[in-house]
Amino acid sequence: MNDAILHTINIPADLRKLKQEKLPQLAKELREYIIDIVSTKEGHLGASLGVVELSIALHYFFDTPKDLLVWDVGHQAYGHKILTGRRDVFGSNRQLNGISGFPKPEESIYDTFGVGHSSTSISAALGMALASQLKGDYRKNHIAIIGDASIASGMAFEGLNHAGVTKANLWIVLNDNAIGIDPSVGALKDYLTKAGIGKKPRQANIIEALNFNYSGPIDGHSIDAIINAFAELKDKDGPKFLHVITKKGKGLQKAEEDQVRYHAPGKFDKTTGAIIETPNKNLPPKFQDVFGLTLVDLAKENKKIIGITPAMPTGSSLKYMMQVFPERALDVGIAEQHAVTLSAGMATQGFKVFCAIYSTFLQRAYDQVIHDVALQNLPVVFCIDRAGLVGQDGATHHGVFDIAYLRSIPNLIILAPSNAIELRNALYTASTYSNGPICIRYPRGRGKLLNWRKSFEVFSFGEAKVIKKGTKIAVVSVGTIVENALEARKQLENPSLIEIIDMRSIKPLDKEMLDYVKQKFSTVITIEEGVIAGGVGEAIGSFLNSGPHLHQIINLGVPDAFVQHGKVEELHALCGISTQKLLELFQDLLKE
Ligand SMILES: Cc1ncc(C[n+]2csc(CCOP(=O)(O)OP(=O)(O)O)c2C)c(N)n1
Ligand SMILES: CC(=O)[C@@H](O)[C@H](O)COP(=O)(O)O
Ligand SMILES: [Mg+2]
Repeated sequence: MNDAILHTINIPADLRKLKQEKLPQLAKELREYIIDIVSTKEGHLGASLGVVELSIALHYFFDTPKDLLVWDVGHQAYGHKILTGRRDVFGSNRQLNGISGFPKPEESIYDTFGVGHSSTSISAALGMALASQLKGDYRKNHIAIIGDASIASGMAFEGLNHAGVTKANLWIVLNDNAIGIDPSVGALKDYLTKAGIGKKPRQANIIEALNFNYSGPIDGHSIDAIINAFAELKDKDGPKFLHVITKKGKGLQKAEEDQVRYHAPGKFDKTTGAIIETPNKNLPPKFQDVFGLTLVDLAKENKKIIGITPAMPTGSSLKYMMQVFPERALDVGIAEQHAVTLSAGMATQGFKVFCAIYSTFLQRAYDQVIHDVALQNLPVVFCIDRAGLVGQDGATHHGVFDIAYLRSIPNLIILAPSNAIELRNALYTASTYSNGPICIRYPRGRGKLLNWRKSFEVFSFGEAKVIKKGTKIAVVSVGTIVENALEARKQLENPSLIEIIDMRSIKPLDKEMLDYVKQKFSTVITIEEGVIAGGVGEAIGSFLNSGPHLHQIINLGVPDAFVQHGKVEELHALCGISTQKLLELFQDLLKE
């Protein structure tokens, strides 16, 4: 194609040399390129398709990288990446050693801030803008690009509140597509929905009330409209706010029609958009579905059961309970802190709340877990999803800190079921327990058991189980990672040399079992899918080595470094906890 443009854009300065009338064609090529690559390499699709025009307009109007763009979450920044020197490596997106699926300053000078968790862009861009002022630079522009679901989060409101009393050269571009991963929720969403393109909401404009120069709503798929709006706002003093309306999935019909499914659809046919389904449908269930469907079973028997998710009803599978008991299953939006304290409030009134939060996002609500739940010993159940290495989302999303950060909190019971039946029983037992908070951690994806929906059994807290007897080395494993240890043991010439213990309960620890291990073995390997520093392996190690006889303790888990993106199995190998790495370790130790 002689007139093709995209291949000529190596940096945004190339883009700025184009005539403005050429930009729609560039948008078409950029959209096709994103579809082409994501259809086979996978990743976040709908959000990036929705901001193709906005990405071009931003780099066309602003003098990047001198002007600073801060993308909120960053899952929508594929167009930005492609326009900023990463077109030819975009095929390595989210692959091991490839580029990250999110903006990352180590990767490019155009990525001004590391992102992945939502709602940080306003604070970060304001920080940059105030820093520029202090340096005497009043011309530099600092632009936060934030979605309608992300702006409803507490942190974004904190940033808006502060920005409104500054004269910072801060721009906020609200990319309003009326959906997050799932449909947006809350009163702010209602307010924004009333503001169609060209219409002003009937109520007072809350953004203007916070001292912003407000413009919009405008059509976010018209590059001309965006550039004109930028030009009109440019000379206004103080913080500026542009409200653009876009369609998630724009340009791929199926993605426009099913925006939830096409947030991150996996592989699909790039021409028709049809998702390429796994041929073998008879797979073990995802742990998320075990959680979601079990909760429905429990909620049918107990009217006091409530489910809460901060913005992840589909991802966490709380959607099942939302379908059956809409009034008892709540999506509160991107509001992890609120979700935890809301759960605490309901618990004070005798409700049994199951608060489903990804491990990585629970980091946001650490104080609420301590101050609002644990300190008051309220019987909230934290269903800690995506615990462990999550794969291609990478360092921002791995759920590897929860064991370390929760273990030290008094009153918490922390369970790590090692399979779907154990998870189901842990949920059941938690539903019958009212003496305090319980955390149940489980990973992203599927286990190994097909037949899991059995009658409930009690999951005893603080009870470990020997699952394979052995004579020389004890492997004390926490959670579903035990599958790798079992497989490695199976591949040994003499498996009976390795004993495998499923710890099941991180807090309390089974001291009787640990005493047994202490007496029987001198070499002990601990395995957990979490950071070693502060992890349960360290606690087991200090217990075992508390007497006169010193044990050889090998603590395996996530080392003291942020783990990059890649397939989960690849990352397990990097951390030394894949089947193959465990096999090699067993063989080496047995040689000694
Ligand atoms: C703190 C936090 N909670 C939850 C998420 C998961 N998450 C990623 S994108 C997203 C929705 C964002 O919606 P919006 O801001 O409207 O952007 P859009 O996808 O529509 O472009 C959510 C909930 C996250 N990244 N960070
Ligand atoms: C960008 C973001 O934070 C989410 O889209 C996240 O990638 C979801 O992860 P899961 O695919 O594990 O639900
Ligand atoms: Mg949105």
